[in-house]
Amino acid sequence: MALNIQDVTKFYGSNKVLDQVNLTMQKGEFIALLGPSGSGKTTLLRIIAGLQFADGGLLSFDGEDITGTEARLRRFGMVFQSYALFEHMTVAENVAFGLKMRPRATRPARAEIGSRVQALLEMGEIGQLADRYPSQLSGGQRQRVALARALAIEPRLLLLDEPFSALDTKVRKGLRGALRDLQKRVGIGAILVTHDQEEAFEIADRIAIMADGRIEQFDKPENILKAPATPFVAEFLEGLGAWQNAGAGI
Ligand SMILES: Nc1ncnc2c1ncn2[C@@H]1O[C@H](COP(=O)(O)OP(=O)(O)OP(=O)(O)O)[C@@H](O)[C@H]1O
Repeated sequence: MALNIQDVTKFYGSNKVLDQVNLTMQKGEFIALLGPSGSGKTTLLRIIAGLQFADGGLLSFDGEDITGTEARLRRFGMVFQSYALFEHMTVAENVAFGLKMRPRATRPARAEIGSRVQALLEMGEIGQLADRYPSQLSGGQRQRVALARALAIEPRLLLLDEPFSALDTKVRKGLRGALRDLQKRVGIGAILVTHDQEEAFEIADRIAIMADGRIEQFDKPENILKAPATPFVAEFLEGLGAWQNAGAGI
């Protein structure tokens, strides 16, 4: 088991935004956190990232307790909706950044960094953009760079918070496939926050459907569709039928 979340609870003031959340993730799995606005998806992802800390509960990764571990020591890669690339650095320099910042003892040699960056850019189908600056890229290309940059440090887990939501539908669909391919090829686990049902059902091995700080159901997409665990899940997924009937499939 890669990640184990046990009874995680989080308050903002007197507002309980996560209520004893439990979730376990296998190695290499792709999990989506899906739910309406305010259901606690981002808060849960930030706690997994170590950018925020839970008020109760435990987190472990590969058997190691990481509940109190600070973000940079977790070695998780992150991609956000408005992922700020360094505007004064080229694409290749952006992707190399995390490796160059490593302490000398663990920093790969310059040539090794160069070949690793190029390989990641090729994998993300942006090899030809290596020398461009972020201002010369489309939104979709920027997110591909952000993804390559997150993967460059060889993260133990990839965390994505609505990475495609600012992009138009066509670009978003293309990127979904690219993300899924890249994640499986690199072989690391990923957790994606989204409020887009279609996105979650297309991309994830398992989906955690959240409402009011709780996980209502955590299962494979087909099982959720076959047997919604609660009235909330059934109602929440009503809109998905039309999409499936339109032949999108899962
Ligand atoms: N820094 C904060 N201070 C106080 N309340 C917060 C803070 N961040 C989030 N909240 C509240 O916590 C709850 C969960 O928010 P969160 O951002 O995790 O939800 P979400 O499911 O990711 O929503 P969205 O899809 O809109 O991003 C919401 O009620 C939100 O208003």
